[in-house]
Amino acid sequence: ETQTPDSDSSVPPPHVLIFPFPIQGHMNCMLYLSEMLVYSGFHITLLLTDHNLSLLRNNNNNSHPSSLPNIPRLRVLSISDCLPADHPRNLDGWVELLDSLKTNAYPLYKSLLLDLCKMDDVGADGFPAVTCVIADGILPFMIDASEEVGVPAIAFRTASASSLWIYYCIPQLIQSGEVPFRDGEDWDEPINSIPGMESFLRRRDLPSPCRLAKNPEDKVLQLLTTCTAHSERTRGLILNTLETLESISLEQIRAHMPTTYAIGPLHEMVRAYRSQNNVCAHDKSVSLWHQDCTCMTWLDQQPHRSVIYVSYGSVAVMTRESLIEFWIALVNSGEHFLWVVRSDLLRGEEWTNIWDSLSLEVRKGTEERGCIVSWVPQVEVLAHPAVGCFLTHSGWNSTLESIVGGVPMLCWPFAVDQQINSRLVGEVWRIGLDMKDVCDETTIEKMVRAAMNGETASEIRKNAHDLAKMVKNSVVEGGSTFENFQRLIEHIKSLCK
Ligand SMILES: O=c1ccn([C@@H]2O[C@H](COP(=O)(O)OP(=O)(O)O[C@H]3OC[C@@H](O)[C@H](O)[C@H]3O)[C@@H](O)[C@H]2O)c(=O)[nH]1
Repeated sequence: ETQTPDSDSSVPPPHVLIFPFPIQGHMNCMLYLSEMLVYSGFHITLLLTDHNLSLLRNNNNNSHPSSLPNIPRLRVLSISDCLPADHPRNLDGWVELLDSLKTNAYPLYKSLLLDLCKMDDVGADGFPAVTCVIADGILPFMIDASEEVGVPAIAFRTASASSLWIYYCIPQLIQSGEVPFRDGEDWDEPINSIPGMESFLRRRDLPSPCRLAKNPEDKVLQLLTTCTAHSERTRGLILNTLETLESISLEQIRAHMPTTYAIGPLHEMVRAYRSQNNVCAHDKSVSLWHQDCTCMTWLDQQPHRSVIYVSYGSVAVMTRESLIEFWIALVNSGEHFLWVVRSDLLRGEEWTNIWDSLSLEVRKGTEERGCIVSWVPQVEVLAHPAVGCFLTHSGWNSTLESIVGGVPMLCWPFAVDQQINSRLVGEVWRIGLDMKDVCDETTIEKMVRAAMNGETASEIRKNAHDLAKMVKNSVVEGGSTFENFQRLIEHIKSLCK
């Protein structure tokens, strides 16, 4: 393992505490950041919740005896999120999770950080005192707590820069009367009050909190407005994106938050570092579900670019009716499909209950062409040559992972930033088709066919391939992401002096 010791050896390398909002999409990219900071000689404490730590321990995706990511100078600590074990830690329960962290877990965090930053000497586990915090930007109270105990704190927003810029402009959207929506308004109307997005942004492309708010005081709308404005007051802002992919939004954001570091796609920067430095890729996951790798054997048996991979991320929740529309459409498309159906995807029931209600044709088609599993190693799946398209909910990590894999997308966004992400894919980068707000099997079937075969499919596949090449060049020496990351390292060191 190679590392770059600091030129000024008198100053010990920083020890950064990293605190993601405790859901998969946020944990993954912040673990990748942790790993890259370790390779720059830092000590890292990754702070999870007791609930997620026990899930990690039970799903044994990592061969390391602790079942935790096996990365030197990285340790995992945890605090309680103060919610019952059966609380839905998905789109049905994330606001309560945030509230509980803000009220109940806050004092636990503050006293833990006080212990970790007040150490005089190196602890028994070889970890020195914490000298900096990188916390999820949707946890502004944890950033304030860090500064209150004297530890400089940087914000990390895990979603796209474009969604962040829209959240930052919510006061303008309200002032211009574009939000909240009024009944009967045309959702295809262009939005005019977001600088830089006038040419492609429609009402329906706004993040779901803007679409769903009934009044300007809406809780989630205000929550996102507040935490985004708060990021302006932090020691810096980290985004898992890259200059060329979201240049317009980054330019707008930097006018208000000049210390912004675009260091994505982090998973690709880690992959490039590991392959250049012969670092083993296994046992470094924080996957909350057991990854069913039998799907890789199934993919090996499928022809090139013949499979549509379907996943709705880690927190989406759907109705029985919507799931059945997708099921029938996938079978009627005649394509082979690898489908991730999480155990908690359906509200209040097991998806397996649906099987008996399906027609004989759909059941037969599923047995012949389908592979349904509860969770997969998604980055590996998207790199598999049998995968021809990704039917995705347009979560930001999935979008970046598909871009790096060069896999065109068919987008069906659910919530939060996903609506703007799918618009970027379909209208700006043209590496996929945007199927938002559609949920009938006939249209889904037609769009699956269009995304897999024919002229449109070739066009989006070519664009996806070209974009993948450009993105991969950004994470190695000379690339914008690589250079930004070096600047971030120096910034953190300057904060820890
Ligand atoms: O079977 C699977 C499915 C998904 N995954 C991983 O789970 C992660 C899902 O993250 P996404 O960002 O795509 O979506 P999530 O919905 O889970 O995330 C959430 O936080 C980030 C925001 O951008 C999303 O909009 C929000 O919903 C990805 O890194 C993906 O590789 C698996 O490892 N296996």
